[in-house]
Amino acid sequence: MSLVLGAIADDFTGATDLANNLVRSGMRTVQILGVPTGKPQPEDVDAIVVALKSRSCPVDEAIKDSLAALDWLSGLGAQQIFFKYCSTFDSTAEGNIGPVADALMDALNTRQTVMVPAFPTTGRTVYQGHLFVGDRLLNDSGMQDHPLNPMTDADLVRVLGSQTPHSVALLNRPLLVSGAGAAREHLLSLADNDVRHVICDTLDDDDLDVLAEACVDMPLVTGGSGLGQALPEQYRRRGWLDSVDNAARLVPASGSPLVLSGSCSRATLGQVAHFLEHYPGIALDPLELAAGDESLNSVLDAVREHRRLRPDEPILVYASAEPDRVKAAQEQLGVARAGEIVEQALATIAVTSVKEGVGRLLVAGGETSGAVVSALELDQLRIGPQIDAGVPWTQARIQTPAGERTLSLALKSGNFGGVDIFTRGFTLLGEVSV
Ligand SMILES: Nc1ncnc2c1ncn2[C@@H]1O[C@H](COP(=O)(O)OP(=O)(O)OP(=O)(O)O)[C@@H](O)[C@H]1O
Ligand SMILES: O=C(O)[C@@H](O)C(=O)CO
Repeated sequence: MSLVLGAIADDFTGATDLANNLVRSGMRTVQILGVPTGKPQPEDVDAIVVALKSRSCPVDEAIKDSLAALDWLSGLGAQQIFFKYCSTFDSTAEGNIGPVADALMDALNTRQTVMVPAFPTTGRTVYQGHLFVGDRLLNDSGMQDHPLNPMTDADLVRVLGSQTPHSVALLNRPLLVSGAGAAREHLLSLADNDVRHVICDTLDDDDLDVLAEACVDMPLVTGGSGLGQALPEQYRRRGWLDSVDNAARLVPASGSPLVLSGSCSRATLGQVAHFLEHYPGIALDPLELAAGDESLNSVLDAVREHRRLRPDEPILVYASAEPDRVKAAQEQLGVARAGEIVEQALATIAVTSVKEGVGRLLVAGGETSGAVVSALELDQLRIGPQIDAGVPWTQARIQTPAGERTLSLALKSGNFGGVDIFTRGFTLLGEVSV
């Protein structure tokens, strides 16, 4: 069968999250890392997720990269395109969600798309257009302190309205409970009134199923990975997709375990604290890193020493810090430079450590993962078994001076994962049968 779904994700962990849900719903899925022009076409896949780093970059760059990805996916015959952004609608006043969605719609010559950020399994729901994380509104969930894109408004119709010149409206829960037919009719009547973007309420998985049925024929859908969990069933009903037994495939790598964290989310801070109760960790200080190479070199030495003494025991290197410490670093270095310095340091530690024998790597944070994966020059990831909702182990091929080998890699979104994910992830990998 030809490619069913082509997805464009605005960050690396988000791409993995979507790929994970597609695999769990029976689609053989590959994640392509970066703008795909010139990259080899994966074989035997139902879905391809292109992971971009377009969430926090300038709008023009986000549009250019997204259109290049669209071009490539359309060339492979993708029947539907999915623009994946964060389940917490991470974006700045300029975008990039609105502008990228508009550019993709223009290129696909379509007049309407849905916006379905919700991922109920992880507590992200939308009611009357307002995004909740668990029982808190988005702007009271910790996301208001995000280092790069603080989210200070939970009203998504208003948030998106400031990112696009086109009309934005709501498909609300009372309509969803009337079923896919009613939802589709509402979408059509909105389209007739030139409403381009429709924010969709979603409280649970049943709502996702209704939405998937209502939008399966749209050339473009947008949202979080929740919608990705529901769409494959619709593709099967249309006869676009065969049933496969086990879409997750992975050969676990050997080599030492390492955790790198650049995420400062509440969930990650809890996971860092939990890890440090069991295993050693090294904290990165952006100000020391900015002062010269000495601090990075001493971290690399400490990681080497740990691996020499306890090659099978994980160690954590983290810049993750409470909001006041992040703010202090940002005031001295600037927001973008503080972020870049940390990302570059973690990327260098990843490259050096993998070259020297790390084979199992868990990275926390979307931007951080983007920096690490780019520095490792990885092309594609095969999606394997899930550790926690939204976080699968993946398998990559890497080139080292000693030849090609396998790397087991997990990319964890800032807010995802149980408190023990940094330790349990490696236990689970040890149990995967080849
Ligand atoms: N101590 C720190 N001071 C300043 N900036 C930091 C610090 N620690 C991390 N950062 C930066 O904060 C940003 C965190 O973004 P990242 O996307 O990696 O995590 P996240 O937003 O929690 O994850 P996700 O996007 O998956 O939700 C990165 O650019 C990182 O370099
Ligand atoms: O949707 C989510 O929450 C994640 O996949 C993500 O995009 C975090 O960066």
